[in-house]
Amino acid sequence: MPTPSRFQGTPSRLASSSSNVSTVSTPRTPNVTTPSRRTTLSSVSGARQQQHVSTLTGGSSAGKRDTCLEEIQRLQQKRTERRRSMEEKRAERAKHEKRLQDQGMPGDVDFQLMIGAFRTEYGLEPHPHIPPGDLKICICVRKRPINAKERKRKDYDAVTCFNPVVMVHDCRLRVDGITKYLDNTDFAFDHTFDEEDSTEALYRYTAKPLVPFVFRQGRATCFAYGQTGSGKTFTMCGIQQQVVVDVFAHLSQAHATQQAPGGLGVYVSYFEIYGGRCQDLLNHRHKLLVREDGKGDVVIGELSEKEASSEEELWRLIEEGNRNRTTHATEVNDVSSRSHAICQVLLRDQDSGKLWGKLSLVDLAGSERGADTKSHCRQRRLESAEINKSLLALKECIRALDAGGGTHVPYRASKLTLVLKDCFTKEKARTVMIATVSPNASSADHTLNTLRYADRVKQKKAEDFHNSGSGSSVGKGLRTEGCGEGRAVRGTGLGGDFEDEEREGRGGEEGASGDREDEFEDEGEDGMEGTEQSSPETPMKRAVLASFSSPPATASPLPPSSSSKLRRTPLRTGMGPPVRLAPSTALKAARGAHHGGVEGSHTTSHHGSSLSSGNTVAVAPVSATERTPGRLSQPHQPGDTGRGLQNANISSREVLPPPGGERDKDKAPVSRKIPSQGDDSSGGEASQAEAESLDDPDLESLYDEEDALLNLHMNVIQENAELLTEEGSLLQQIQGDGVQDYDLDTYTQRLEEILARKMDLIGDLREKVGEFRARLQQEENAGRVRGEGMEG
Ligand SMILES: Nc1ncnc2c1ncn2[C@@H]1O[C@H](COP(=O)(O)OP(=O)(O)OP(=O)(O)O)[C@@H](O)[C@H]1O
Repeated sequence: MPTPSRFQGTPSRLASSSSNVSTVSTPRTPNVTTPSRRTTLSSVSGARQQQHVSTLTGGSSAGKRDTCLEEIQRLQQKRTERRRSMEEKRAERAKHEKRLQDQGMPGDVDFQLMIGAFRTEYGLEPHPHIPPGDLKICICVRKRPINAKERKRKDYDAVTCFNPVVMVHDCRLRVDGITKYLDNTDFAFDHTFDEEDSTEALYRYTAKPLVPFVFRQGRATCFAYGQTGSGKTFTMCGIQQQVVVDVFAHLSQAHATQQAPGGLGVYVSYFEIYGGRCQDLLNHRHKLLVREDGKGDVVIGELSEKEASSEEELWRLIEEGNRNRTTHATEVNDVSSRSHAICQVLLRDQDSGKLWGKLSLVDLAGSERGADTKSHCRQRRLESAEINKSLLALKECIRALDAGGGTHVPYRASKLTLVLKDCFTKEKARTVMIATVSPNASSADHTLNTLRYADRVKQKKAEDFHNSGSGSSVGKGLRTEGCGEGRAVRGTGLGGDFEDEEREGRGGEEGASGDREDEFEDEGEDGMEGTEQSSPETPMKRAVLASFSSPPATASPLPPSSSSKLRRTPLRTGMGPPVRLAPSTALKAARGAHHGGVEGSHTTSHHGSSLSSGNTVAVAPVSATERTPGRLSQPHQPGDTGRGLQNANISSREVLPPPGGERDKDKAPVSRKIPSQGDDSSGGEASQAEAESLDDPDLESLYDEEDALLNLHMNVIQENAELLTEEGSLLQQIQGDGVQDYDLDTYTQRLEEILARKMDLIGDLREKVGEFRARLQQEENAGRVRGEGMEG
């Protein structure tokens, strides 16, 4: 496949750049801006000159004296020029500062100028998106616009997206506390979307092909992953709206072509995993049990499914689920979704009820680091720990899958990984991963973590490409060598992590990256204009570079990973114009990766799906409301409720009839066996006896203890109340109106018994409370450790 013209020339242009140092003026440079220091330096210099002149006058010839005087004059002139230049640059800087402020970008002017210069220098223009092919796994990144809150706290945009590359400019200060530099890291994915790209565009190039795929009996999953407040819910809501329209557009086609014998029906289920618990968002947050049957299929017991007969109805149901999600205000998002929400649009054969196709839209809970949760209450912190735990489990699963070769995949480590199992295992499955990132500089660590995370999946995709056998020999070679690159990338990631640790004072000792930091520091000190820190040339990198220098292969390969440290460039905040920086290997690779990725990663996997068992769900009567045709509402804004479609016709059934059975919408609620979601051909039952509980033992026991404590407390209150009533009547027997004769012995004896019982009750309760608090602390500590793991 010929290389698209837009990529031609780019590598060579970028490759021609060699220097990697950009310098930007700052008044903070000590020997320039600190008056006292400047004075000191100036006076010392003057004294030396005088001493030198007097020596010369004392005993040298007139010719020598003239030469020396000339030399002195030359030095003075140079100094004057330097000062003038400095003044000019300072004025220039002030001008830029004002301009940025006028543009509503009040953040650090030096860093913003460096980033701006970098973008201009390389003409980092996004390339047009290539229409999606049959990618089995598509990974894209979406950068959201910077918001008013971030601008207010003087944060600024430090992420550059130029499809298919995303670059994080980590703005750093060196150990001297003055020298500013950009630590640029770039990643290449199938697509990257910046703040100007609409959700519609994102959908068109990523999730849209999933709809026809599920109509071809596929299992498709689209999930949004990213830091809290990075735009997952915003993006997922937009996708949901598009999916709703497309599903019904395809449904009419499907009916026309009679794909399914009995015609297809659209159903929706929506549940969330919150705090380790699974809750049905379309059935009053009913607690659900996630199980795995004997065949390894995931069964979500009692999950309700509702039928939607129109776009409006489907959207209304999805909106209902969105509204029922658990949200809380966090440090970075006022309406942070604290749950993993899994919205499933299912196609079922209307006659048999068998599952035909399934599209899962997964909005993952935002990840937060320990530092971000410090001001939360204990429950919020535990919640965050739980989220991190499940995301960590997901990461481990992806890593294990990436490693391949029969590596154990720890699906059972969390409910989330279990529910997402299909994304990576089913043969006739496709996955779209949207990594959302915040643009602001202060989130650079999070952003890097998100991108590294997504990068793991990308490596998996390259493997898929190879396995599909659709690639050229170059592609296969790349895939094999990609393992090497994968390791290199991991090394880079670790480097980043070590740096993070170092910065946060957690690392203490310097690892391998620490050594690199030293090299880098030395370079910066010596020349201020360092040379490019080229990462070790891996076989993968060689192959990618070779692919640029050689004529395009029939199918251009996708580099398994294009993540790289672009450069570790000390950008001395001295004076002087930015110097051209050399492009990273990833940057170059991305040019080819983009076209190659899409072309080369086409898969031809259309295999049959395995059968699975059924599960039992509750059946509810149909509720019908008024029907009003109408458009879908505007993109969801957190906090919005009931927008659009308010009068939509709803005729929903919560469950399907038994396989082969006649559906009867008017029947009263009953419990029925229906095919599980993994079942696409038979209505076999899940063997409950074989079903294995997949609950996290630690977490489940914590919840059990919580339940036990609450029950105990309730019992204590009740018994106390009874004792109190008895005490009252006891007292009444002694000093009640008209009481003349009473038994003091009986009274004191019973009172003692009552008090002893109360003490027992309170003692037990206090003991349990103490134990539970210790347990909470334990879990919180473990959560913190896991949170740190997430950062890795
Ligand atoms: N592409 C975008 N364009 C405009 N605004 C956006 C975009 N992405 C996100 N936002 C806004 O940013 C804010 C945070 O977005 P959102 O709630 O979707 O984040 P999130 O990643 O789902 O957070 P959490 O994980 O905490 O739920 C919202 O106000 C949303 O409207």
